[in-house]
This record gives sequence, C-alpha cells and structure tokens, in this order.
Amino acid sequence: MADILQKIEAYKRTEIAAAKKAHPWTAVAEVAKAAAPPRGFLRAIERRLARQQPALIAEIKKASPSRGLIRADFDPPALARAYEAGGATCLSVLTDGPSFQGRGDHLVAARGATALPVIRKDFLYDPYQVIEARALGADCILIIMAAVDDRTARDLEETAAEHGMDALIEVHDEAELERALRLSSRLVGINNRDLKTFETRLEVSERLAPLVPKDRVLVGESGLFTPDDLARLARVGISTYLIGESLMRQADVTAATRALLGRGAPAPAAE
Ligand SMILES: O=P(O)(O)OC[C@@H](O)[C@@H](O)c1c[nH]c2ccccc12
Repeated sequence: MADILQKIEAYKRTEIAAAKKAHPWTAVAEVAKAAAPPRGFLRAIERRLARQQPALIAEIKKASPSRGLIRADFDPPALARAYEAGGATCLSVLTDGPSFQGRGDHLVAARGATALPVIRKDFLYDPYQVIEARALGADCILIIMAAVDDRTARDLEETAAEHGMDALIEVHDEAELERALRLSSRLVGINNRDLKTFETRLEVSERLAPLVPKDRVLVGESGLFTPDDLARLARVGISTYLIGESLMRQADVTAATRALLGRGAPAPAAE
C-alpha cells in the first residue's frame, strides 16, 4: 500500500501540472519579482537566539491527516496577530489543501497582518513551487528530505537562495540528516513525527541533535505541547521550536503562546 507521502506526491504532481498550465512559469516569476522583499527568516531566529531566548516558529494549521480538524474557528490574519503578540519569532502557514485544508491566500493574509517572516509549509517537488512561494510573499520554504532526492533538494534550495529566501531542511532519521548536511542551508529541522506512520516521539530529536555540527541552527518540530517538552529539547541544544497543534487548540492563542515560552502574562502597566 502506498504510504501517505506517496499519496501526497501523486496529487501534488497533478496540482503542479495544472498550476503550470493556469499560471505559466514566466507569469509567476513576474509576480515573485514584484513581491515585497523577504523578511529574513533565519536572521530573525538568530537574533532571538543571540538574546538567549527561545525562538518559536508558530504554525497556522486548520487540519492535518493525523489529527483531522484541529481548529474550526480559523482566521489566519487574527491567528498571525495573536502569535505575534504572544512572542513568536516566525510564522509557518500550511498551504496544502487536500491534507491540511490550507491555501496560498492564508499565507498572504497571515503575512500581511504581521511583521513576522513566514515559511510556506507544503510539500515541494518542483522549483516552480518555490517561485510560487515567493510570489505569495514567503520568506522561507520547507524541503522534506523524506519526500525528495538529493538532486531535487539541491534545486529547491538553489531556487530559494536565488530569490532571497531561506530553506528549512527537514529530517527524521540519520540517513536523511546525512543528506541534509551536504546541502548549504544552515536551518535544519528534526521532525519528531514520522510522515509515513504519524508516530511522534521526542526521542527522535534527542537522538539526532547531537549529530549536527554547531554551525547549523536546529529546529525541533512536531509533538511539542508543554514547557517541559521544550526544556527536554533544550537539553540537547535545540532552542528553536516549530509548534502547531498544541497552540491551534487554544481559545486564547496569545496567552497560550506566552505560557509555552515561559513568559506568563505581561506585567500590568504601572499606574
Ligand atoms: O502540530 P505539531 O505537532 O506541533 O507540528 C507542527 C509541524 O511540525 C508539523 O505541522 C509538520 C512538520 N513537518 C511537516 C511537513 C508537512 C506538513 C506538516 C509538517
């Protein structure tokens, strides 16, 4: 039986072919060229870390294949503002429709509502999708090593760099990590979730983090719910966190973001 990644690749290839017909490469490139300049995704994270603070990449995600509907009341610009007020450093916006109920215009709206850099969270197989990401205003793209071969990973990374975007290279095991370290991006995400089985274990971060050279910026991804979870990853040198579900399930996203980052409520203004 085909695993979920293979199913996703199949419908993505169909989507990409249709998109190329509807919006030829040159037309998308024109839009990308006219887009507001990239905001510096990696730079924002490094600035936060330099102040000895954890960096949060806060995810805007309505649904997922492993969890179904996560948040019914789904307003991307309001969520983006709530995350920004709660202390997030960057945003992650799902743009995949079939599996995550995402859309490109969620990214446009979220980015337009804040000053935060945004990663396009999607399954990329073709440099066309990287240009598309920039045309939407994305500041960073995701490269999933479980989904692409080395050649494709390099093409995606090069296209991102040519357009001033960063790339987050996502890995889930030692072999993917070894391939990721041959790329030039410094942003390496360890996904605690196995995209083929959905099994999520923080041990994955604990196992892989010590194998990553210090010049890379590590991101702990998926399955993070409590300050203790973050502390657990901090012990292996991970201070940047990509978090979706646990925050998306909260009524007060700003308060939940602050609490997760250990900031509590802001001090009341002096009389
Ligand atoms: O909702 P969580 O468990 O906090 O996970 C967020 C993020 O890591 C997850 O959405 C994710 C990580 N890598 C991906 C690749 C594709 C789609 C989604 C993802």
